[in-house]
Amino acid sequence: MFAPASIPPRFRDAYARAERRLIHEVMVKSAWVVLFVSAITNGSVLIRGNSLIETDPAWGYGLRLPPLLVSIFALIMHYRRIPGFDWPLVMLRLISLSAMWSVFGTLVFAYDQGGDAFRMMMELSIVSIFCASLVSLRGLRGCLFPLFVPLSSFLGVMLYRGHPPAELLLNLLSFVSASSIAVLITHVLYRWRVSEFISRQQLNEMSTVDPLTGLMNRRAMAERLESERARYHRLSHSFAVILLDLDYFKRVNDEFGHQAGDRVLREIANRLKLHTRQQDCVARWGGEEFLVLLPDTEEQGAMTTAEKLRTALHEHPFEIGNRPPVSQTGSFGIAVYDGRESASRLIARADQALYMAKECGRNRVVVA
Ligand SMILES: Nc1nc2c(ncn2[C@@H]2O[C@H](COP(=O)(O)OP(=O)(O)OP(=O)(O)O)[C@@H](O)[C@H]2O)c(=O)[nH]1
Repeated sequence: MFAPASIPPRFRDAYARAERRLIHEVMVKSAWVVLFVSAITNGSVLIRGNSLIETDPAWGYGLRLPPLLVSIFALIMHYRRIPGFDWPLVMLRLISLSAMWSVFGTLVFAYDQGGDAFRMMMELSIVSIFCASLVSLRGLRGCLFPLFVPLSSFLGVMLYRGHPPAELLLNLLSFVSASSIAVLITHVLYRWRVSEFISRQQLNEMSTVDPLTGLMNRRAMAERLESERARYHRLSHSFAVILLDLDYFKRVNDEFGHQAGDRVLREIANRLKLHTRQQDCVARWGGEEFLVLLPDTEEQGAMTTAEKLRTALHEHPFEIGNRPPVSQTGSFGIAVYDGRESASRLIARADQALYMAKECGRNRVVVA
C-alpha cells in the first residue's frame, strides 16, 4: 500500500489500514454519486432525446453506459461482500476513468457541434470535483492518471480533427484554472490530513509506550489485561501473567552509573520480546519490573516461559561499554487467571509469588 514519505516507517502499517478504509468509503460514495448522476442524465436523454445516440448509437451508448455499469458492479461487490474482494482502489480508479471517458468523450462530440458552453462547463466541473476527491486521498499523484490520460487523449483527438491548438487552449482555460484551484486546495487539505495522522499516532504512542524500552507502558497493559479478561469470559481461553523484578539492580546503577542501568533495562526488554511469542505482551510495569501477559496459556506453559526468560537473563551477562559484562538475574512470580478475580487481584497474586521468589533466594520462578 502507498504511504507518503513523511510518514515514519513505524506508522506505515497504521496509515495503510486507515487509507484502505477511507478509499473503500470514498469508492462506495463515488459509485452512488456516479449512479445517481448517470440515472438523471440518461433519464433526461430518454425524455428529450439525444442527438449523439440517435446519429451514432454505438458511440452514444459506448460513452454513456460504462460509468453506470462500473458503479453498479462496484456496489454489488461491496454490498454482497464477495469473498476476496479487497480492491476498492482498483474500483475507484475504474469509476473515475469511466466517468472521465464519458465526460471527455461527450465533449468531443459537443465541441464539434458547437456545443453550448454552459453544458461543457458543467461537465468539466464534474471532472474537477472528481480529481479533487482523488487528490484528497493520495495527494497530487492521486489524480495524475485519471485526469491526464483522458485530458491528453481528448486534446490528441481534437488536434487530430484539425482544431487549432490556440482555440482549444482558450476554450479549456477556465476549466484548467478552476480545476487547478480545486486540486491545490485539496492537496493542502491532504497534507494537513497526513500531518494530523502523524501527530495523532505520536500522541497515542506517548500514552501507551514506555520511552526507555519501547515496550508497552503500565496503562496500555492494564487495558490489554481487561480485554484478555473479557476474552476469557467470552471464549473461556485461559491466560497467565508473569511479573518479573530484577535482582539487586540498584548495584548496577551504583557501580556503573544510571546510563549503564538504562542500557541494561533496554537489553532486558529486547530479550523478553525475543523469548516470548508474538501474541504475548510484554510491558514495563515499574522501574525495574516487567509484566508479561501470556494469552491461551495454562500454568505449565507459563512456567516454561518464565524459566526460559530467567535463563535468558542469567546465562548471558550484559555488555555495557568497554567494561567487563555485568551479570543480572531476575525473580519471577506467575499467576493464572482464576476466572473470577479482577485484574488487580491477579497482579497482586503474581506479586505475592514474586515476593516468595525473592525471599527464597532470588533468580527463580514461583507460581501463586
Ligand atoms: N537506570 C535506571 N534505573 C532505574 C530505573 N527505574 C528504576 N531504577 C532503579 O532500580 C533500582 C531498584 O532498586 P531496589 O528497589 O532497591 O531493588 P533491587 O536493587 O533491584 O533489589 P531487589 O529488588 O530487592 O532484588 C533503583 O536503584 C532504581 O533507581 C530506570 O529507568 N533506569
